[in-house]
Parts: sequence; C-alpha cells; structure tokens
Amino acid sequence: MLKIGVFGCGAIGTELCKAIDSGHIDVELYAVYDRHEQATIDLKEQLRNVDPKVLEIVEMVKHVDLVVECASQQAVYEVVPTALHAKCDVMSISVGAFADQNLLKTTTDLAKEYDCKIYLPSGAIAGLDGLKSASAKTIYSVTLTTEKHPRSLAGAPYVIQNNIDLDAITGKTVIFDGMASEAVKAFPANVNVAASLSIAGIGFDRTKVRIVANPALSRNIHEITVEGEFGMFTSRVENVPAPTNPKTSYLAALSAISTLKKIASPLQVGT
Ligand SMILES: NC(=O)C1=CN([C@@H]2O[C@H](COP(=O)(O)OP(=O)(O)OC[C@H]3O[C@@H](n4cnc5c(N)ncnc54)[C@H](OP(=O)(O)O)[C@@H]3O)[C@@H](O)[C@H]2O)C=CC1
Ligand SMILES: O=C([O-])CC(=O)C(=O)O
Repeated sequence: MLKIGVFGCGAIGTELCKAIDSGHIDVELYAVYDRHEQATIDLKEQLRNVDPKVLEIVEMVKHVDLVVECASQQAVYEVVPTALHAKCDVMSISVGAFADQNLLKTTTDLAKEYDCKIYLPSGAIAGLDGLKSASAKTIYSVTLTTEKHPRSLAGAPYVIQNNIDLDAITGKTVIFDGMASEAVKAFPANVNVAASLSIAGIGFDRTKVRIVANPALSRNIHEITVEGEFGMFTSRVENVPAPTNPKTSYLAALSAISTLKKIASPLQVGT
C-alpha cells in the first residue's frame, strides 16, 4: 500500500487525512508535519483509525512513497526538491510557486532524473480537463475571473503593498487585472488555480486573471473562459469556503483527496 506523508495540517491537510482515516482512500497515512505543533495535535485528535508519526520533511521522505504538500508556496521550495531527491513522488497544492520558472524547471528535471512524478491537483476550479484536451491544438486565450468576499483577500501582498482598504469595499470591485505570472505572487493564497491553468494551457504570461472583491458573497467564485482551435468553453464554480479557512474553497480539499485516490487506483478517468 502506498505510504503517504502530509506536509501542512490546515484546512486541506486535515480533510485529506480524515479521508484516509475513514477508508475513502486506500493508502497508508505514515506521517504528518506542520510548523505549528498544535496543528498536528488537533489533526491527530480527529483521526480514529490511523496514528501517523510527526516527522520533519527530511525524515518524512526516508519513509514514504509520496509527500503531499498542502502548506504554502514557500513550503514548495523545501518540500518538493527534498521529496524528489529522496525518490519520492510529490503532490503539491500550492501550485502558484511554480510560476517561478526556475523552480518549475529544476523540479521537473529532478523528477525526470529520479523517475518520479509531480502531481498538481485541479484544486478549486473545474475545466482543467477540457483545457488539457484543448491544448493538443492551438489555444487563443485563457481568462480566469475570481470573485471572493474581501475577508478572503486579507493579508495578500498586493492588498498590503497597494494599501487597499478591504473594509471600505461596499460593492463588487475589481482589485486586480493582470497576468497569472503576477497574480499568483500578488495573491499567493487566493489564485493558485491561475498557476494550474497556466501550466495546463498557454503559460503564466498569457493567462489573464481578474480578481474581484464582493462583500455580498458567501462563496468563492472562479469563472474560466477558454478559446482555441477546438471552439470555446466557460466554466463557473461557486465554491463553499473550507470551514477553517475562508481563503480556501472546500472543493480544493476534495480535489486533493480525489487526486490521491486516482494515484492509488488502477483505473484512470478524465484527461
Ligand atoms: N490549488 C488550489 O486550487 C488551492 C491551493 N490552496 C493552497 O493550498 C495550501 C494549503 O491551503 P490550506 O490548507 O487552506 O491552508 P491552511 O493555512 O489552512 O493550512 C496550511 C498549514 O501549513 C502550515 N505551513 C505553511 N507553510 C509551512 C512551512 N513552510 N512549513 C511548515 N508548515 C507550513 C501553515 O502554517 P501558517 O498558518 O503559519 O502559514 C498552516 O498550519 C495553501 O498554499 C493554499 O494557498 C488553497 C486553495 C486552493
Ligand atoms: O480555494 C480557492 O478558491 C482558490 C484558492 O484559494 C487558490 O487557488 O489559491
């Protein structure tokens, strides 16, 4: 059975571990880690059937087949190369880190050298399957519009650097309009999905991103439009936020669960 290590015990990591604990995914949860000891304690208290060890990444990779990063873009720089050097596969949910072309190339090269895989889940969006199919021929444009409650955008570097007063926003307001390359750094906890779209489609410098703050919303909305030689499609998800992190959509946690299930399964469905 596949041995798993989960790095990051927040909203996504906790849901993933609970899915393993309940038997929904047929893998062994061998180890977990978070920089907050309390987060690992809280997580372990929610598990009934498994009792993972708490291991830092250097120890974790000595024992597991696959590491799941669900921590932060910053963590990707430590976790992904360390896992690959140890010949572990790795799933990374903080996909925005891969806007750094150097990181993308070095980790992809490492995976090739050690015959490992890097899995990037669809996260909080729908439509990545169609975009991947469409990318077999020319794609003309990819546009993402993300609409969230202002509180879900709090703390983003772009908001801080531009002194945006989120409390003063009373109606639907576009607060960012640019390319994915900038968006994923400006909003590292909000539009990792723009990175997945960029990698699957036409790249970080051609994928358009618009971020809208809307105090009337209780859901995180991601709307995607793709135009190409195949025709065009739009996809729109209205995501319920994760119970413990309003920045994160619940679907992102479910996506990590389903990606892990797919990795562990002999039957592969979807593009
Ligand atoms: N691809 C996608 O569609 C989506 C991606 N995400 C991304 O997934 C990741 C996890 O999201 P979520 O579970 O909601 O986040 P949470 O903040 O709920 O949990 C992450 C946990 O990991 C910890 N952590 C962060 N960096 C490190 C590190 N370098 N070393 C050890 N622990 C660390 C955090 O600590 P601390 O609080 O101190 O940072 C926190 O306890 C985030 O990067 C998020 O932006 C989220 C939603 C969708
Ligand atoms: O969960 C979401 O709505 C999307 C998100 O935060 C991200 O892509 O970083």
